[in-house]
Amino acid sequence: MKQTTHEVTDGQTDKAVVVSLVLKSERLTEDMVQYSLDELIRLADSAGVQVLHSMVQTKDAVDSRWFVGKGKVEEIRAVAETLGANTAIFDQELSGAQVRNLEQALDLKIIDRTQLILDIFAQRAKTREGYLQVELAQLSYLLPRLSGHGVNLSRLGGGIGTRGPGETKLEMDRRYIRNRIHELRVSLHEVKRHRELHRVRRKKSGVFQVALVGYTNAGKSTLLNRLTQADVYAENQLFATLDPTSRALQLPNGQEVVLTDTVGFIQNLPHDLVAAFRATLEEVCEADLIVHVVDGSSDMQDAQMRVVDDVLRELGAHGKPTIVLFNKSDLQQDRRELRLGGQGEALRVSAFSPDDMERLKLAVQERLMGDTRSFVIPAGRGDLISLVYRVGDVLGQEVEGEDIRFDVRLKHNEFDKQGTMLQAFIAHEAIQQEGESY
Ligand SMILES: Nc1nc2c(ncn2[C@@H]2O[C@H](COP(=O)(O)OP(=O)(O)OP(=O)(O)O)[C@@H](O)[C@H]2O)c(=O)[nH]1
Ligand SMILES: [Mg+2]
Repeated sequence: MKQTTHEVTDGQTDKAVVVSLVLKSERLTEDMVQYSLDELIRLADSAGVQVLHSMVQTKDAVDSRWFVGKGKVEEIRAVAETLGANTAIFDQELSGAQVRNLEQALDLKIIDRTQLILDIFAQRAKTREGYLQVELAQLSYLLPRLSGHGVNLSRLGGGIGTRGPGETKLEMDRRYIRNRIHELRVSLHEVKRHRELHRVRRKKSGVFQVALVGYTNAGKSTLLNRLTQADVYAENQLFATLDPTSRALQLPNGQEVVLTDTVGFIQNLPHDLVAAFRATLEEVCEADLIVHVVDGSSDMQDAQMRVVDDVLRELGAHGKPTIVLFNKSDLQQDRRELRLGGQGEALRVSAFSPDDMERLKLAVQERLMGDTRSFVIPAGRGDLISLVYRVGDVLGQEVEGEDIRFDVRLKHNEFDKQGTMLQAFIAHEAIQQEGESY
């Protein structure tokens, strides 16, 4: 059992002991265990909880009653008492029964990783959609944990659950929660429909959508602020941003695109939570370009990138045009070669460097608009030539015998509709010509 006591400062905040259970079967390296624990401490800090002490226990199996096993519970109690902690935070999800047993045995507020994240989200929510999503996630978390006695709705506020509501009260709570979940889903559906209308309108306007996605604390909001002079909350906290924010970004060629900042991702994000935030993240699926922001100074960047890729895949946004942005280059000591999985290009930047921000804008511009193509069209085909002007900006044209060659920078939205038609025409002509020459 590994123990670390953390520096203590005085204050009115909750004081916690954090506990992580490592199962031998998981075959986690010491680094991975430490990383997860460090992340939990940062989450606690972001939630305004002060961590006094952390403990890691390795075991063969989870104790169904006590999670960590009765002997360890005694140790936690002793440590908490000595240091004056009022909360115990567990790095893994606990069952309702485990929470109740631990609460009774320790006389501490018992919180698990999911609840901690939910708590941060609840503190950060600012929009109606944000509130709805957080409440839905909280209730979805709570419902399967309501059983027997010991837990009631007052737990939602994070307070210690009052003990022993009778079965009738429990049934009422359950029914209330189910109804409320239903209401929330309906409301969110409405919000989503609204968003879709908005999106369709934006699509029609032909403005490119660029989404900043990435692991929490990678620097997404800082980038949005630096690129667009926005004033979004960017802090050295996990989940500083909850609600997506969009701003106009002017590219070097003068064209404006919409840049959206999104909620950060984290490992072991509970499924219910991802589901609750699906509406928000659907913006990402609609983007013309994804900028995947990576904290390039983190030792865990590979694991963090995998988490982001997994969530994107789950959302159906994987495989979209992507720029991978290794941020915080000012902090990076080793200049490793950029390793890239899958599609996309990579860029190493510091959000604090104006030069780097210009490079980034250029990269975005090139990625969105740099798609130029040549079309060779018979001079007599006015219908096709007018199509050429519809699918993009004609950068140049040259007469080649009876044909004209057009170099066109494609407008993506238009190209979907008209360009395929144009290509089909040209392919058709080419086949015919080939046929004639035989
Ligand atoms: N040194 C350095 N710090 C950076 C850079 N970019 C961002 N940061 C810092 O990293 C921390 C997190 O930045 P945010 O912009 O809040 O990160 P985020 O990705 O929006 O995080 P969430 O909203 O929590 O998902 C802040 O303390 C920033 O000042 C950078 O290029 N270099
Ligand atoms: Mg942010």
